[in-house]
Amino acid sequence: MSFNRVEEESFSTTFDIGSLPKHYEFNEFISDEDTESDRDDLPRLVLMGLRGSGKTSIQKVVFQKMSPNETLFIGSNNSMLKDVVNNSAFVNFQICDFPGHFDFTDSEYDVQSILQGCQSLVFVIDAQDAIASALNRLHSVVTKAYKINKNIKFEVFIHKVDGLTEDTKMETQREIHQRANDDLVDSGDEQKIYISFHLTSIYDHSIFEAFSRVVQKMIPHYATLENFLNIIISTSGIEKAFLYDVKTKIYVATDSSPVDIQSYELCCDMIDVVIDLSNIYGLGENPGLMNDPAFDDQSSSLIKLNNGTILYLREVCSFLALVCILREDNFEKQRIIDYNFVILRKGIHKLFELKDKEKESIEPRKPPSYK
Ligand SMILES: Nc1nc2c(ncn2[C@@H]2O[C@H](COP(=O)(O)OP(=O)(O)OP(=O)(O)O)[C@@H](O)[C@H]2O)c(=O)[nH]1
Repeated sequence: MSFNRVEEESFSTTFDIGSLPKHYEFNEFISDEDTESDRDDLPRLVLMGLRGSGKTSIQKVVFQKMSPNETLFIGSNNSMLKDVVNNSAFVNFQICDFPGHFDFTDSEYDVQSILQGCQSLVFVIDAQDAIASALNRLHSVVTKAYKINKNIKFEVFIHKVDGLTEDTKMETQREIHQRANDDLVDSGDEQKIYISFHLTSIYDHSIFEAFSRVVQKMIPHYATLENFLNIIISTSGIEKAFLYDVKTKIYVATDSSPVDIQSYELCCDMIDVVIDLSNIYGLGENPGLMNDPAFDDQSSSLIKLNNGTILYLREVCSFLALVCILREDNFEKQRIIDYNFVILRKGIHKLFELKDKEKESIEPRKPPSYK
């Protein structure tokens, strides 16, 4: 696959901008009627933390579009909540939200089998509360989980940082990082267990940014996606490119340059604008027939900022959008960017096919269940 620069004058190809086939976008095998065991085959993400740390709120805000203020009325969980996030071939996993009082010895939960299929364990610490007991629980959780499954990726969300000043945020992160690592050193696990830390709040974009990084680690072909984006930015004069899951605003991939949270927020806001405007002006004759009619193969958008920067959005498939940030001067040859985008889209298409083939070689394809 190539992303060669094509001179505008010689460019005359008709673009093929149709949407990807449906089954590349949805997981056709998971429907409301599918059994518990079908869902249990999905990669698993586990949420743990003390009572009231914010686990359920995070899940509801990121994956169920609950507004942050509504989480005040959620109430405490007394049992494990399971949910399936099934937006696209890339954002496709099961979430297990353990109640705060959960204990590894609790026979109510089959912890062994849940953690064996777990790819990522997110431990939530309430940064506005005393952190000592949370750190004790974190240490006990990661060491026990590591004994069950050595491939789990451990992530700590230092949560509710909206209530802290910038200085306190950094200080809290440093202290939690230091003490968690000291505990691992004391138990002799520091060489084996690696924990990543993220500052989060449901009241801003930080929770989406943190979840993006968690989800990216669960995508088997992430390096290829990142490489695709590196190529398109270098051949199209783009400064930053994000591949977004439109529904959750998680970016499933970005190029390898560092992510600046303000750019991420701008691109998230752009998606909101596109969906809102499409909902008003862009619905077809039969609104409501598709899952999200506001975003389809006709969706694209261009926003010029007053500092000479352009935000450019293109649909990749029903649930994925490419959002690019570039200088206005570099947008003069828009056709080259569009051409390179079509090539990128084909590359992503091929990646979906590859993912399907890999899945089939591991297990025979089950027929989709229809009503
Ligand atoms: N200020 C602030 N409050 C938050 C944030 N996230 C969650 N909360 C609040 O924290 C409280 C507890 O949130 P829950 O989601 O119920 O906590 P939980 O960890 O699921 O609690 P258990 O079900 O008891 O284990 C709620 O009142 C939320 O509104 C945040 O980022 N900032």
